Amino acid sequence: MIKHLAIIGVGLIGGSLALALKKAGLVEQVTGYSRSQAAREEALALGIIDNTAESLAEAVSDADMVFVAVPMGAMQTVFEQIAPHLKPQTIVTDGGSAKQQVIDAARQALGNKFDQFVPGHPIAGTEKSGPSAAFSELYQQHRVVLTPVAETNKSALVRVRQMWQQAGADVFEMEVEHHDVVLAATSHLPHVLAFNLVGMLAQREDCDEVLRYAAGGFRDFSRIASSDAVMWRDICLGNRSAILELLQQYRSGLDKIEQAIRQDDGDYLIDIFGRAKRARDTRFADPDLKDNSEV
Ligand SMILES: NC(=O)c1ccc[n+]([C@@H]2O[C@H](COP(=O)([O-])OP(=O)(O)OC[C@H]3O[C@@H](n4cnc5c(N)ncnc54)[C@H](O)[C@@H]3O)[C@@H](O)[C@H]2O)c1
Ligand SMILES: O=C(O)C(=O)C[C@]1(C(=O)O)C=C[C@@H](O)C=C1
Repeated sequence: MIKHLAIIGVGLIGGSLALALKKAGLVEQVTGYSRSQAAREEALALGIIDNTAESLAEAVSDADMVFVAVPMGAMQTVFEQIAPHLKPQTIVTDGGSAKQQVIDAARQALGNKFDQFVPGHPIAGTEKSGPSAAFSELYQQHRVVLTPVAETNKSALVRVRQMWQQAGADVFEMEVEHHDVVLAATSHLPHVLAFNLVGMLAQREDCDEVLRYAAGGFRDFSRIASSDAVMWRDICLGNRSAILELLQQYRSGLDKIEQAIRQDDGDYLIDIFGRAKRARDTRFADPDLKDNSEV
């Protein structure tokens, strides 16, 4: 049971955690703070939070647990501003999509309270954002990865693990660097590709005519290009080395496909496409992976 939870950034991720814990009856009071007053008021009106705070200091000063769910580029400022106002035992955790940058920011900003910080990442979401996008079932049967470091207080880690389990998630622990490499492959690179494709088509003069004939394939591939631009800018800049490495690999694969098409090399295409199909068909038949599909 959490007595007083503070959500900093009451959008999809922060709002959904608040709703899940409220629904399970596992939190007594939820205070919310977002930079925009409109978001704070909307979160209150939707019953996501019980009260709004007018400042970060006010939001955290009585909290037992603080969940920071703002775009990654805003995390350091938030940590700096909450640090002086945290009670000694207050646990701070986050939902940022890449972990090393957030950990570095927390280490610098939280100072001697850094041991009470538990880095986390719910591997669940949608392309929508803001309080109205939040829903209580978002984390049901989805993975949450915690990436504790040497300094992380063990009982804080246990409390954060329990909180996510109570929200319906399966909780795993991972090394920070491994997390950032893995998520660059399965989440960050696909978003970059979708943004690039949709952005490219949107620039065409005949864009409307082209999109008139788009069907399921395009819809599946492009859904995530509706995601928030600020959030994805911050992820790309915050996990730059892993993403750059993958972009290089991807570009080299694309070059080979281009060359095969140019040279009429159907065997190469069959080989590449067949291998990808077999991998996807077999891996997605794995119930473990199915559990992680979209709600
Ligand atoms: N959207 C996803 O699918 C997803 C999944 C997992 C993790 N995440 C991570 O969770 C975090 C939040 O993402 P989201 O999808 O909930 O975004 P969101 O846009 O729905 O919500 C973010 C909230 O933060 C507030 N905010 C922005 N800057 C702020 C600042 N400087 N100070 C205080 N509040 C500020 C906004 O007003 C908004 O209410 C990000 O770090 C993102 O990387 C997102
Ligand atoms: O399903 C989506 O729309 C998402 O973008 C969710 C998604 C992803 O799977 O890539 C996005 C960012 C995260 O940090 C975790 C999950």
